[in-house]
Amino acid sequence: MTKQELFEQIQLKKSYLCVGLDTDIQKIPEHLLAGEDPVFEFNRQIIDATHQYAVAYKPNIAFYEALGAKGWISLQKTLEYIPKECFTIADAKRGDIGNTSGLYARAFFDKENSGLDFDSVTVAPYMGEDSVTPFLDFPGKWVILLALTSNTGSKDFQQLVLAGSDNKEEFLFEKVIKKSREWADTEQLMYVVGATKAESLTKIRELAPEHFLLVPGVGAQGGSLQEVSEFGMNKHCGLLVNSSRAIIYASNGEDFAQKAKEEALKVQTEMAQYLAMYLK
Ligand SMILES: O=C(O)c1cc(=O)[nH]c(=O)n1[C@@H]1O[C@H](COP(=O)(O)O)[C@@H](O)[C@H]1O
Repeated sequence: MTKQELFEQIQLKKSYLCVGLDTDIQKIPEHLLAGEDPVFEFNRQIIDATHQYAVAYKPNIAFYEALGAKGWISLQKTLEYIPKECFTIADAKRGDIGNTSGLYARAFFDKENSGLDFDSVTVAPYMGEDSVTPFLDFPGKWVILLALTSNTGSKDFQQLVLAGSDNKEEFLFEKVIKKSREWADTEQLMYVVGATKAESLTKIRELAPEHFLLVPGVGAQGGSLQEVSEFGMNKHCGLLVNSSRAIIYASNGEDFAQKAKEEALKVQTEMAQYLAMYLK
């Protein structure tokens, strides 16, 4: 999916919501557990209930890998079920020496061999350029590079202060953005910025004015959708805001899909207001 196509979906649905499919077998409503594939059945009902209000879905791969071979089957069925107009993110946080990254890229992008055809994958920048570029060899596919993450541990490395090339101090995450901008254009590269770090968005927009940002951390982690939208939105919206637990586990009863729908609608309604206010 191109940047323009993604923006068109955002305008059409008045939403930049990404629903996180962090589907934990231990949290799935009990009445689904007797079925043949409870993880897929849960996702199917969540997707049916929320796709009017969401422009993207992000299965977090850990939740599927943890179930072994049957988890990968649930993942594949889920990916195939997501409506084609929705942007799909394999949240796998991969990255390794070049040839290994190439195999990770094939795992998520090369449908003929792996069965999976995601639009994008999250990648950790720690190993540098040659660990990231193999994902960019797939035309039309996106890398979503971790920049400033939502967790407290982001201070351990990402917020270390470096002496910048022009003798100005900069955070490591700023260096990551500056350097990686050279590897791909805004049609193939997005950055992860945690919603809990909204105060850094103005600075990040100076470094990456045109890029889309994947922003997890609203809902269960308490980030402010209003602040993210005010400081992060650009003229193509430029934001995909993820919420996982607050939507998919809004109820753990038989009404789970209905409750997920209500939560997604709430977020979308707020987003429609912010699009009217902050789209520049
Ligand atoms: O890359 C991510 O998606 C991610 C980056 C980050 O900085 N923080 C973060 O929470 N995430 C992911 O976003 C999702 C957040 O889930 P909730 O807190 O339940 O909305 C999880 O799948 C996390 O792995």
